[in-house]
Order: sequence, then C-alpha cells, then structure tokens
Amino acid sequence: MGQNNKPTALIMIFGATGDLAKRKLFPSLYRLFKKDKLGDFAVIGVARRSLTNDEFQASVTKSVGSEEDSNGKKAEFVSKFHYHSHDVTDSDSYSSLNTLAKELDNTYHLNGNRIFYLAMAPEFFGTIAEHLKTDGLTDTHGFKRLVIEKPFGHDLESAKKLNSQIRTAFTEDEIYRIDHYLGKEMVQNIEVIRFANAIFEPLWNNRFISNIQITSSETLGVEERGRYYEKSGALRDMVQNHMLQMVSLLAMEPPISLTTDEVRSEKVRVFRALRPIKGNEVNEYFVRGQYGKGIIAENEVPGYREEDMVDPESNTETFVAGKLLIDNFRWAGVPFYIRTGKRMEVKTTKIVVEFKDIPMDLYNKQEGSVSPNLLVIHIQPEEGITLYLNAKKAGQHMNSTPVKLSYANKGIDGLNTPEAYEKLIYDCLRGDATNFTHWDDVALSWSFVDNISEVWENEKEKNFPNYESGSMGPKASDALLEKDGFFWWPVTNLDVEKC
Ligand SMILES: NC(=O)C1=CN([C@@H]2O[C@H](COP(=O)(O)OP(=O)(O)OC[C@H]3O[C@@H](n4cnc5c(N)ncnc54)[C@H](OP(=O)(O)O)[C@@H]3O)[C@@H](O)[C@H]2O)C=CC1
Ligand SMILES: O=C1O[C@H](COP(=O)(O)O)[C@@H](O)[C@H](O)[C@H]1O
Repeated sequence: MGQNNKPTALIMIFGATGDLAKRKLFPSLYRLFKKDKLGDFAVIGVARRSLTNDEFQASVTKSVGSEEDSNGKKAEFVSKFHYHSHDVTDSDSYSSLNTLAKELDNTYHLNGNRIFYLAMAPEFFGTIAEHLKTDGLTDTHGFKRLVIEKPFGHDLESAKKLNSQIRTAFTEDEIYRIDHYLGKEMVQNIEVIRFANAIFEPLWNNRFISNIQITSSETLGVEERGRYYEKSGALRDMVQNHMLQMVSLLAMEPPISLTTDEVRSEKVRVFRALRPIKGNEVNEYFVRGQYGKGIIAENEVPGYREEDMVDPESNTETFVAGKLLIDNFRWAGVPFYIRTGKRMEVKTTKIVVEFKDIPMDLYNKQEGSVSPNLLVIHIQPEEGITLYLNAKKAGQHMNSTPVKLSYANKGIDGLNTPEAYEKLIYDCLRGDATNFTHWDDVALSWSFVDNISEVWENEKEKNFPNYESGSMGPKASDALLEKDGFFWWPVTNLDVEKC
C-alpha cells in the first residue's frame, strides 16, 4: 500500500466548477490541510467554462468560506489551486493539461504523484480515463490513482463497459470507486462493534439474531436532480450501492487482518451469497413506492410527478423496501430488511439488529410480551449505539422492563466527526482503498439489482403515487415484514440523544 501520513500529490479535479467540488471536495481538502495532514500538493481544477486562476481561486475561497481560518491558512491553501479550461470530449486539451501538470509537479515537488478525481457526469468517465492514458497524463514516475464518483454504470452491462474503459488506463488497485457511506464514521464502526466485542461476535448469527433492519430515509425530495433520478430511481441511486454496502459490512465474516484485500474479499463473499431474486419473486421480496404531495416540517411539498424534469406519469420509484437473504451457514434463514426513500418523515440512517426471544419468558407473564434485545447502530444524523436490554421493573413484583445502554459518539475531542469525503480523500491520498468499492462488489450488486429493475421497468405501477410525503413509505412496506411476523422498529423513537 505504501501509505504515507502526509501524502504529496497533484490532484486534478474534473468538474471543478460543479456542486460536488464546491460543497464537498474543496472543504474536505481544506480541513485536511488545516489539520496538517497534507504534504506538498497542488490542485488543477478542470471544467469547460472560461475562468482565470484568480476567478477559480475566488470560487474555492467562497466554498471554504464557512470553515474556520487559522493563521492565514486559507490564503495559503487557495494559492495552490490552478484552473484549466477544458472540454473533456476535446482531445486537443489534454496535452496542455499534461504540460500544466508537469509544470506544477516541478514547482511543488510532487514526485510525479497524481490523483485524477472525476467529479462529473458519469457519461464522461470512460472518455476521460482513456484520454488520460493516450495523452500521457498517466505516464508518470509517481503513483497514479483514479477516483470515480457514482453512479458506476446504470446496470451490469454498462458498468462492465465502463470498467473495461477505465481499466485500459488504471489497474484495479489504482481505481478508487467512491461510496460516500463507506466514509461515514458509524458505517466504519460496524466492523469495530462486531469484531472488537466479545459479547457480540458469538451472537452474530442465525442462532441468536431474528432479523436485521436497515433504514435510510430522507426528507428531501428529488431537488434539481429530476433528469438523473428519472433514469435512476431509489433502487439504483441508493440500494445498489449504499444499502448493499451496509449489508455486506453487517454480514461479512471476520477478516483475518484489516488489510484492504482481506476486508474486501470478505465483503465480496457476502455479495456472492446474496440470494438472487427471480423475476416472478420480485414483488414478493421487494416493494416500490413513489411520493405524493404531503407535509414536511409543516410545509406543503409537491409529489414526485410534479417535480421539475419529472414525467407527470413517471413510473420511477422514490422508495424501496426489500427482504434480502444471505445463503451461508451464518445467515441462513435471517432476513435482512432494507428500506430507503425520499420525502419521508425523518432524515435518518439506522440499523436495528433484533435478537431472538429467550426460550422462556419468566418475567412478563402478567404484563404482555417480552421485549426483544435490540442493538441499534445510529449512522446519522446522530452517531452512536444503543443496546436495548430487559431489567427488573422497580417495585414489588418480578416484572421486567426494557432499558437502554447508550453511547453517543461525539467525535474526536467532542467535535463533529470528519465528513465522509474528508476521510475518503485522505485514504485515497495515502493509498488505502479499503473503504472504496471493489469491481467485484459493483458487478455482483448490479446483477442483484438488475433482476429487480428489469421487472419494475416493464410493469407500470398503477398505484403511484402510493405514499404521502412526510410518511414512512407505502403500506406494502409494513406488510413485507408483517407476513414474516416482524415489524419495522420505529426509527423516530430510537434516537440515541434521548437515551
Ligand atoms: N453533488 C453531489 O452531492 C453528488 C454528486 N455525485 C456525483 O458527482 C458527479 C458530479 O456531480 P455534480 O458536481 O453534482 O455535477 P454538476 O452538474 O454540478 O457539475 C458538473 C461539472 O462538470 C463540468 N462539465 C460538464 N461537462 C463538461 C465537459 N464536457 N468538459 C469538462 N467539464 C464539464 C461542469 O463545468 P462546466 O459546465 O464549466 O463545464 C461542472 O464543473 C456526478 O457523477 C454525480 O453523480 C455523487 C454524490 C453526490
Ligand atoms: O448517493 C446519494 O446519497 C444521498 C444521501 O446521502 P446522505 O449521506 O445524505 O444519506 C441521496 O440524497 C442521493 O440521492 C444519492 O445519490
């Protein structure tokens, strides 16, 4: 891996005038710089519009505006940004980009290390990667790494095509496919909670766990992304990547060490064990929804079909719930339920691990049923874990009552934990690809999702819209669990801060 804690590199950001660069990439780089985690570096911003270096630097200054300055660090940081106006489909621009790259490499002593960050629409990914090779930008004596944003393809076939295009210029080890959920503090914590606690790992299997539920709900609608989302939907936008990645971390076997290869190969084995959903089973295992109008935070919001750039008769799902089965010794018979959607009641991502009931309930005979033990992992917005146990209810009788043991993660020194992008960019600079998705994950997760999307695309859902904005999704999502004798644990009541 050759990790260096203060890495040196030339970072080329393709799409440097776009939303992602301004909202996430520049602020994350600035935080790394402020924390003294970067060695020598320079940034080349690439986009079509014509900007001078001063204008580009002014936009970088603006995007780090809300970050605290310390001893003129901001000005020093921004001075390292350079702009190259360049249409990525225009072959001629790459040689001048290469000239600028070599110049900056010398000026800043960057040892030929290059990061190419593609923060652009995915249709350009393949072309850019090919040009980087043919025009000599990857021909460098240092390391070269490609950071590629989602979506990685639209289905298995397009993902394969894209992968073979980028593989002409980069080896698998040099490709860093971003899934920003893998940079979230509590998603990274799943492994530690599992593998560093003697009380969990022995119970982490089908003998003791009855089901696992993962909810990632959003209150936002589709915003300005109607054009993209119409072709994507929640299944491709959230399930193929973030939701399945969380499933793999929850279900993987303990790796023999924490190296990139070991962790990734255990994750891939989960995808290989994921039971494929056949065409005629899709509606039994998966539920789709589309939001209608409703009330969020006391404001009336429009339905999905009324959003900008959305077909008034759209068949696109903005909500997905599903039941996944993992066919291996550890998980046989344990359903993993997932649900994700836009315009739901709350913005939250939570994992609820529900343990099986004890064989005999001695304490609740007079007072209703026993409460199962739950382990709740709060991914966001609050970060932490809550363990729901049963203890004696105070008083004369021997009855039990649920109690909570809670840990709220306040981050380093009580400050907010670093943003996902900050961690992932730093990992990439250090050459640590553990928290990036491997091609095998991508291929296997697309092949799982393709079975479902094929059915949904060919069957128009007559009941859309089928959930009100501000609700927790369509009724069929509750029915999915009810038929197995379970229910969605209410994520709104599982707030770690209230424990
Ligand atoms: N925004 C977000 O929060 C997230 C974004 N992503 C992904 O990140 C990528 C970028 O998204 P986002 O920043 O929102 O997109 P934007 O539309 O905001 O930005 C696109 C950028 O690409 C540049 N661009 C477009 N066409 C060309 C071209 N032919 N040659 C050179 N530059 C070009 C644009 O600049 P100009 O017009 O000047 O050329 C602009 O800088 C996408 O893959 C998206 O799916 C992923 C997760 C979250
Ligand atoms: O990748 C995506 O994720 C966001 C949700 O991310 P979060 O960190 O806010 O949970 C989602 O809004 C977007 O549609 C999707 O493309």
